[in-house]
Amino acid sequence: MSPSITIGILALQGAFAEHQIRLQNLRLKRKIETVLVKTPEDLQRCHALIIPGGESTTIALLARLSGLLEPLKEFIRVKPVWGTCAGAILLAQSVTGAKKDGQELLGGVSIDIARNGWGSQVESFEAPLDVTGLQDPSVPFTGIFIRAPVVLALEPDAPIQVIARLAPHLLPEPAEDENDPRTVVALRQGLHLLTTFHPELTQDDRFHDYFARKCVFPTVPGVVVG
Ligand SMILES: NC(=O)CC[C@H](N)C(=O)O
Repeated sequence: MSPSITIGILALQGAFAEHQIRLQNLRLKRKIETVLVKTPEDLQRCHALIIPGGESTTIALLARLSGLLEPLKEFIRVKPVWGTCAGAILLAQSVTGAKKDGQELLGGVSIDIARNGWGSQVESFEAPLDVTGLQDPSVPFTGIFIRAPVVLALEPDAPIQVIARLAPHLLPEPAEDENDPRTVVALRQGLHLLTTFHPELTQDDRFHDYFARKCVFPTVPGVVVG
């Protein structure tokens, strides 16, 4: 049997425990171990990483204080990483509207994003999403959006695959064009996955299954893909 795969969850602040539960629920042909990452030594054990939702400024500050900022940037250059909500902000290459020196980013995904882009009157909402590549694609995935970021632009030449969009009329300022970047709520770029909502809060493991099978398994030799 091929050796197990270790998926880390950055556990400095936010919804890391829920991601761990979802990963532990997966039934795949390859054994997955999970690590709550708090130090550079924890990170070194991982084949892949999830950066959870929470408060992106706090996570970045705690990463700096834990000596994780540079190791995380290096990890993202070579290994699969999935950012959810605050984690998606940290994976973005730029944040519009951030105070100068107010937001440290890890980068890795070629998008511009806005924090809390739904406005304070829309703190959170749920929406059914059709997601390309999930198991049972005819069953919508319930996206839970909590003070979620909004994608403002995708770098034109970047190898980005949009895998889920919101209906244009659900945007705070409705879009006329269904390709408006603000409708993008889940995407892949190379090894990386980014979701502006919280799949770990839905009792549905399909996004974690997607990350493991499509982003992580192909990078670790000896894997039996289920
Ligand atoms: N649910 C979340 O992760 C919210 C993200 C938060 N608004 C931020 O800017 O970091």
